Amino acid sequence: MVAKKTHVKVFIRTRPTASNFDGLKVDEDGCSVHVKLPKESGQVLGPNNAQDSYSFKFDGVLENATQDTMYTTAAHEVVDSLLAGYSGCVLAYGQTAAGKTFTMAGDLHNYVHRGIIPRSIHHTFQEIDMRVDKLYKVHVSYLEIYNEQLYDLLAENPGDSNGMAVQEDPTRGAYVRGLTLVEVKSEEEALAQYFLGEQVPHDLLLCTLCEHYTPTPQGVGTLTPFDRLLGSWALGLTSKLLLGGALKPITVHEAESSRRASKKPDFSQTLREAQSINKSLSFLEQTVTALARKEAHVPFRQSRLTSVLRDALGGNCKTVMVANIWGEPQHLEETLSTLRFASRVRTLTTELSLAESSDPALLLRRYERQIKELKQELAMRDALSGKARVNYDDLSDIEIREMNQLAKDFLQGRAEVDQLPTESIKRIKECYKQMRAVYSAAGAELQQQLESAEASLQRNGAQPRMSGSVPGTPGQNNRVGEVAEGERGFQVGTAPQEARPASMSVAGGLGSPPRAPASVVSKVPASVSGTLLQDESNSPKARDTSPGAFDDLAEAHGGVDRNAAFVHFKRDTAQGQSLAAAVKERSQQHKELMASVRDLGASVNAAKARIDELNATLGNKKTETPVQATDSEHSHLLQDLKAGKMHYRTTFDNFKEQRTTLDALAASLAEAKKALIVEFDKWLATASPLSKFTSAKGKADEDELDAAEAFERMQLTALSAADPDSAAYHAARKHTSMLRMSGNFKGSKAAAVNARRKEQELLINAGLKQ
Ligand SMILES: Nc1ncnc2c1ncn2[C@@H]1O[C@H](COP(=O)(O)OP(=O)(O)OP(=O)(O)O)[C@@H](O)[C@H]1O
Repeated sequence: MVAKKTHVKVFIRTRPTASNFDGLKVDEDGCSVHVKLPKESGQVLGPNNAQDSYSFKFDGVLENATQDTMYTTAAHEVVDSLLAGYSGCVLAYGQTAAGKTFTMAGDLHNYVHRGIIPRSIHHTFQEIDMRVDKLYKVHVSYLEIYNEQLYDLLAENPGDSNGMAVQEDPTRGAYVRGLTLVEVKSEEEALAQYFLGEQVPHDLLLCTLCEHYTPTPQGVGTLTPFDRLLGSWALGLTSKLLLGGALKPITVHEAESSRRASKKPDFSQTLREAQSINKSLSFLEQTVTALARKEAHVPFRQSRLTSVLRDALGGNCKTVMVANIWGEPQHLEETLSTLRFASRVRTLTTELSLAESSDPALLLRRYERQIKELKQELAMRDALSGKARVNYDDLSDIEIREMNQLAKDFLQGRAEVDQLPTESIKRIKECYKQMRAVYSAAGAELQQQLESAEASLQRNGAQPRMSGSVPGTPGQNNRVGEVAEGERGFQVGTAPQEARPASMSVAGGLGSPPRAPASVVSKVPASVSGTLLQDESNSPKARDTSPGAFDDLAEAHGGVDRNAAFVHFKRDTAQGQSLAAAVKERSQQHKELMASVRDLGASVNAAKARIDELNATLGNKKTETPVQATDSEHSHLLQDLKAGKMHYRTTFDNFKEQRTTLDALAASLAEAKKALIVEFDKWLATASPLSKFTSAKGKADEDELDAAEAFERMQLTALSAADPDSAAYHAARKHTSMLRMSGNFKGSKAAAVNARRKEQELLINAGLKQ
């Protein structure tokens, strides 16, 4: 893939001002800014104390620009690139109050004045909705960097930064390990996540991770809803968009004025904050300077901010910086320093190439195709050039081992395409074979992990395994319950995949049909079988109804309102009550039967142990020393053995039968859960009960609203009606405002982050942390 060099674009945005200050001029071309220091100022700003005027050129200078113009000029093409598969970054930089927050977030109470972040989210989903050739999966994460600490604003416990670290990956670039990624399916969901963190005023990065899926040959032309079709769509690219704000240099002079303005007695805290921000910003400046001078060592790792921005400043990323200035005489020092920094940033270049996915399956497919093409090309070249001596010999063991290592290195990004063999078809084929081997080994490892997860499920009540039974391996037919005469024993192995209930099936989990035979189904209580057992694997609504997935299903895509509505459906509607009761009843039956099967399994094992013991005593086992016995003892032992085998058979048959009933019951439980969710979805969609529910709840809450909040909500509703495009925005605002009213917002996000910050301040003060 050829990388395209591109320079970082820098736009200057001036905060509107009433003063007639003429020290700052913008050329008519809309790209150049001139700063002239007032003679009488006595300010010594030039590097040699003599210069009193400066000129800078940028990609654009926006004066009195609307938010719409700002977005179209600076960010629109970055979002377009994101959807074409290129990673991007939009950053705001500037002195205090110059307009960074206004540019990135905007005035969130006023839809017209929303900033780049909400506009990017709208643009992303608008585009996604219009594309028919591709499917996209979008995740967001929200990171705050404050005092050189990382804060995950979307984590369960947002104050906890433990375990997070900035890492580099040859394919993914720089990323934060441990940062929560929330999948969002709509503009409203994405905005709601953003609004949750909106109150935190420091270095912020909202990351949108966009996975691009393209159709495999079977998938072409069969575009239907994403979730059901993912099987025939392949992940092709994973591009990301970083949207960052609040990169501001604070001078000590500024910190002092802010202290005076806020009348805070604790100046040391303000100063420390300023120093920390300055430290992080000076690392950013050092990094930018090193990059601009093309120095061999670029100190990306000096600070968290520069580590996170590594790709944006010099990697595979389309980067735009908006430098905000405030053109008033008293801010001239800061304005000049911002313009200097911004023009240095403008000299940076990044290398843009498609953000390819590291999915090994995709790499395999791609290289399979390339090898085929190479083979054809080689054959043609051989024929045209009359080339005779191509080595078609089999590869030696050592060469095969080397090829395996190369395949591993290649798939892990440690080897380049150029290192793959091209000299003979045999070597190319071997390379492909080794890639498949590496991939299968990775798959087997995954399978093993799944099995151990399954084993832990079984420990909670699924069938026991007797000693000597063969543990289940994929594709192997374990002989459940077979009387293995030749081996002197009976198998109580792992049930083969197709005999397991839908809820335990790994591969066929999605909507797998219940597998109990008809004869067994008839033993299941009448309420358990019937319509709920029909095969819905091809139904559009077929979903994962495994016990673990059940709760997730209830909570998926809906946040608090949906969950609350689900509780309401189960508790207060006749249909919900009856479906929930069916689930409860089957769950209870399943639990009881599970206990009984477990006891029976123990009896089977005991019977088997007794048979082994008698066989050993009779000398039937070659490995054990026979015990000397008299004829009568011998005949008693034989009788015991016969009785033991009969007992085993009876117990085992019983076990097998109950096991099958349990399977059918598990399937039926899964179906009951599915029915509950499906009916809940219908209830939610058709009668709009959520809105009723929300408004009912809202009504109760409204009594507690203060007048300002009530007014805000009223305004939001009116504005949504006026501009349909703004509906998602207003819905997300409403959602956040409801969370705030319920107290959840304060309790979970902002308070946790603040508590964590305070804790770290104390550690820093006590000298326990840097
Ligand atoms: N282009 C603009 N048009 C209208 N108002 C603006 C503009 N830029 C900034 N403002 C206003 O100026 C004030 C300060 O802006 P903002 O909070 O965005 O600055 P900031 O750079 O983020 O400050 P800080 O570094 O303190 O967070 C806000 O009231 C904002 O609404």
